[in-house]
Amino acid sequence: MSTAPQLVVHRDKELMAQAAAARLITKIVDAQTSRGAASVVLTGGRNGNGLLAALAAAPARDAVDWGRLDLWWGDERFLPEGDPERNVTQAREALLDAVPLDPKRVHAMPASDGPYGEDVEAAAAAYAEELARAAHPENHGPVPTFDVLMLGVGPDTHVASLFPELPAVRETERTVVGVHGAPKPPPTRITLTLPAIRAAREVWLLAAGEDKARAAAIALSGAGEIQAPAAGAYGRARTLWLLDAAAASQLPRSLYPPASP
Ligand SMILES: O=C(O)[C@H](O)[C@@H](O)[C@H](O)[C@H](O)COP(=O)(O)O
Repeated sequence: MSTAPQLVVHRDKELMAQAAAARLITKIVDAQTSRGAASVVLTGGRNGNGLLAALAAAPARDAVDWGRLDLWWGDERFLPEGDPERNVTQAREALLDAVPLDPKRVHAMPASDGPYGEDVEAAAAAYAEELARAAHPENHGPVPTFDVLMLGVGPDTHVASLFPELPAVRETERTVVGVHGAPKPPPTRITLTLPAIRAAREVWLLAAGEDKARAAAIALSGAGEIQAPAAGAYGRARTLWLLDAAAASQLPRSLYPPASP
């Protein structure tokens, strides 16, 4: 059952990143208070890394008990360990190296020079197994119930490494798959699938900048998930679009949240 998307529109991408970071701090603290730990899925890209940088600078940053936070990734560029283009490398630079995380709870996706070599399918299967090991009976499925799963939205409406019309967005069984021929470089990637994304309590889609306006309008106006993967990204309890005014500029007025200017 999909949850209808809620929209919050902020003045600009800097404010969107800061507000989203504050929202994430509160969500993590609430989860840690009520369940003893929190589980968050990170996204790559400018908006995702902008949120992490804003979180690193947030006054309330250390309200989070960093040692009781599990971090996963929605996708990863299949490159050698330490490559500056890997999402985990950029996340470390933006935030992770500045906070006292438990390394055992930072679940990076395999690199192309790791134990599976260049076999991206084997690497994807290994990450699916890691997710399954972290799942518990109450999670009702092969992945943990993520408190928040964040997704940057591409100009073509892709999320994670689920690109329009490519095989990965059509996957209905596996939770993690390899991607070949991605239109956004690098071409080889690992990605969560829509069934894995939909296991999250909350899915937050980040869209800031004029280049996201068409994608947001398409995804929020009833497009199908194969043609517009962002349209198929929703959480069990909440689906939240966090936009700036530029990315919201092509939305039908009926979708524009009343509180926004
Ligand atoms: O590996 C990646 O590139 C990201 O995971 C990808 O899904 C990203 O979130 C979108 O392409 C938006 O990227 P921007 O925020 O840079 O536009």
